[in-house]
Amino acid sequence: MKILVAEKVAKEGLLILEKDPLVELDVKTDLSREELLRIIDSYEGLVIRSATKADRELLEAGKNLKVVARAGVGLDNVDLKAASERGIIVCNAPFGNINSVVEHAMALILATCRKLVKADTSIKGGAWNRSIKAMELKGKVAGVIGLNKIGGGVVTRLKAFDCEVIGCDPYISEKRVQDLGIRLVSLEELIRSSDVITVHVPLNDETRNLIAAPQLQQMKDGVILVNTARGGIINEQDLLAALESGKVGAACVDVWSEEPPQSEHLKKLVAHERMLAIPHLGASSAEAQINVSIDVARDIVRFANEQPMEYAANIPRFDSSLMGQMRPFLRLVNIMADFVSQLADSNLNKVTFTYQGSVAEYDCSPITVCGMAALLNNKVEQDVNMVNAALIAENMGIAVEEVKNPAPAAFANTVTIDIEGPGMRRTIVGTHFEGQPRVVRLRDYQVDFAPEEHMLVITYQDRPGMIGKIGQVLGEHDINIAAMNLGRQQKRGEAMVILSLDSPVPSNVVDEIGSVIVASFIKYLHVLKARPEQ
Ligand SMILES: NC(=O)c1ccc[n+]([C@@H]2O[C@H](COP(=O)([O-])OP(=O)(O)OC[C@H]3O[C@@H](n4cnc5c(N)ncnc54)[C@H](O)[C@@H]3O)[C@@H](O)[C@H]2O)c1
Ligand SMILES: O=C(O)[C@H](O)COP(=O)(O)O
Repeated sequence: MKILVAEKVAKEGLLILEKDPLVELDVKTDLSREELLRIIDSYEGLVIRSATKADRELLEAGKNLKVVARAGVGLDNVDLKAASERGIIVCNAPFGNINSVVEHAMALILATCRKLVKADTSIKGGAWNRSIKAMELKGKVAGVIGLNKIGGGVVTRLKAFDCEVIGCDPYISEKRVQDLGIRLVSLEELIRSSDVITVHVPLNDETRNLIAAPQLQQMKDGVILVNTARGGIINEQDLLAALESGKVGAACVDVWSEEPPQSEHLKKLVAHERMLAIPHLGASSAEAQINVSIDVARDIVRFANEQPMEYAANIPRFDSSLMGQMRPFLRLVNIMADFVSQLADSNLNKVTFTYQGSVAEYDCSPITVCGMAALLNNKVEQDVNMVNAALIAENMGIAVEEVKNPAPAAFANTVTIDIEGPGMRRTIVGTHFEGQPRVVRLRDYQVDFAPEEHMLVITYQDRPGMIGKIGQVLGEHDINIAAMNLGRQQKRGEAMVILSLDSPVPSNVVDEIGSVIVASFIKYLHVLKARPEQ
């Protein structure tokens, strides 16, 4: 797998990639956009930080791209929708640089309160200015917007400075707020009451311009504003006006809507005397860079080795503590979907995944998506995987339903796939037996077989001698039967035989068997997913 590292990441991660025999690594960190667009189609993996725009244009140019890894938190420079449509997995390193940004935010809050940069510039300019007045945090109100990873860390540190910390986050749990031990307030109240405001939300349509002229107007006179989240959450033009009017006492910005800042108003904002301007350095600690580089490298190695990834952002995935327990169901549903989709010749209208038993107590959506990917792979030209399966099903107008019933049944856990099309319905039920996938019902027949790569499914009118005839035709063509399962509902009624074979069955042999036993249905299935795992 060819991987292009297009931005500077720590060598610790590169070493992990270099060591993996399946990975071929190219580190080219000085490419222009045009050069990147020109060469990207020869890579299956791309590693970036925040400077590279992995937008639709780049993802479309990357015809062979399978994974984009962002060595950091923010995914706002990656077009997730475009990636998902193309089946490209996007992963990031959501934890590795958190502590670095928390400490950075604290450093910037304190430096701004203490006017440290002004003091430093002044003494370096030859002055001895002891009239520079700082503001203490003690006894002040500090407002934190966004209370998860970075915001939560900042809250904990701020509390040590004896200020009243208030927070605003419409999506955080009560438990989290209790654990943080702060008062949760509305954005309006936070804006009106805080002496210092620090922003820790993602940039999206809801948070763009979260703080603009109307909010700035509501703030206390002389308020201190710090943004280490993303440029654009605080409207930069309005911030400049509020600094110029004196409404905002001081501001510190680490992240910009344009990086590096080029436009006139941004240059003015950077240059403002009460602005502490930083060139996006929140994650730039040695420790954070090692962490994120290792995190994305390990995920790429997992991907290359067909292991579930830890930090894929556009694949539904299990809680990591459940991975061991749930992984066998991924294999089971993969095999079942591969099997049953080959029994359906018409278009699909609806697919229902039913989970029975203790498996239904957990989030089964990754199993459903995995099953849909296996089903659709037998139906469409495009390569379908867990990233694009839901989108492709939606585009094809296939309704996907998930039903969960934790009540125990005959088997500890079963997965049922029902597929419906015009005048067609197929049902398969599977379970695990001693860790091995087994099919226990097909249509309305109780069966019991372990799916194999080469299989024949035949229905015919039950009468003596039929099995012998099937065996004879296969024998004449040197096709060995590995296992046989027979199902019927009544003597001399319709019977179903499922054969596992050691080799493929050519279509002329299928036709010959069909005519010898006057089969009402016969189909050879090549169940690729049932190949033994390497
Ligand atoms: N400066 C840097 O170098 C640097 C490094 C890493 C992350 N970041 C940025 O820091 C920010 C926070 O990162 P994180 O990892 O803590 O994110 P996170 O996803 O862990 O937390 C974000 C929090 O914001 C909350 N939120 C969302 N919309 C909100 C709204 N309208 N009002 C209030 N709260 C809202 C969410 O509920 C969540 O709790 C992101 O913008 C990220 O890109 C910057
Ligand atoms: O989202 C992040 O992780 C930070 O903004 C860091 O970005 P960087 O990797 O470009 O420093």
